Amino acid sequence: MSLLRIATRKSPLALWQSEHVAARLRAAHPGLEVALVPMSTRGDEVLDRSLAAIGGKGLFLKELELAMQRGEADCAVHSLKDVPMALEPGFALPAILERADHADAFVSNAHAAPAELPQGARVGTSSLRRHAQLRALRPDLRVLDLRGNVNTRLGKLDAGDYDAIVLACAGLQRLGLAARIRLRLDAPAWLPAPAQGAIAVECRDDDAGTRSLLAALDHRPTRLCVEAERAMNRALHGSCHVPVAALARLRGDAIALEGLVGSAADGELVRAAASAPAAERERLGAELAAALLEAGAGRLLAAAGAT
Ligand SMILES: NCc1[nH]cc(CCC(=O)O)c1CC(=O)O
Repeated sequence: MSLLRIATRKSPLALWQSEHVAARLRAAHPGLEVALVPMSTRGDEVLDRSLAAIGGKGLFLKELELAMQRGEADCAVHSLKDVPMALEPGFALPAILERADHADAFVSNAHAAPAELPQGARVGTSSLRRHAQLRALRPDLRVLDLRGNVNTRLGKLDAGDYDAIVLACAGLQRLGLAARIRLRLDAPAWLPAPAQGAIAVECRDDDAGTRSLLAALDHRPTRLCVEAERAMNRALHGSCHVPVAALARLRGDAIALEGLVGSAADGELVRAAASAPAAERERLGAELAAALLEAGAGRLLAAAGAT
């Protein structure tokens, strides 16, 4: 009997996602033993500081990648939206699992929707993308920084620090907190982060055995969509620090891709949409990025410090 070790962060969401992948692997490969290797990452240790200031979300991956390089783990589970557009050389993502809910969630104890918030209400998020879309909907809102894992964020809402917060539906649903969702913020009015709701499993490029075990979990329709979204983001020099949103949907053999770039400063949004055969998803993503730049996104990205 062989053993597969999954390096994982220790947040409740990361542990849920790693347990989920472990269960899927055991089901796909009877007789395979799967164990979690929980680790602290620098990204977790500095959650109270600006991630942009200390090197970005890649920090969440780094320690897990080092563990794989040292031979202490075989693979690592990530929320794909937190995975940098350019993967570290020597690593691969052989499994992208079927996407869960891609939408954002409006969560509030007193208010059912953004439109029902009082003038000047305090809304918590630390995402520039959510900030820009909130300001576009309601320029009067006061958007305040909100960090920490999902339970910490809900705790701050419940403590009265905010009138409402916005976070991912998928994270809430995975933690059994779907009842907290007052409204799904969804396309076409509201777009998620590229690859939001999709879980990816990373391993060493040269580890053929692990790659083939992981490949059994790959969901082709999800992969086609998130690759289009990430191609758009990559062409915009996207990272998590720029207000970029994208959503691709498969319609038969074609992908319909919607994208936007926003300004957290004034809520200006630039939008574009296009379709292409799924086989041309990389080109579709690049072309949508070009269309967004053509429509004025470059100025918004430069203002957000992306270039
Ligand atoms: N930014 C952190 C993060 N990374 C992935 C998720 C949710 C799960 C997912 O999108 O797959 C979250 C929480 C959130 O944005 O509210």
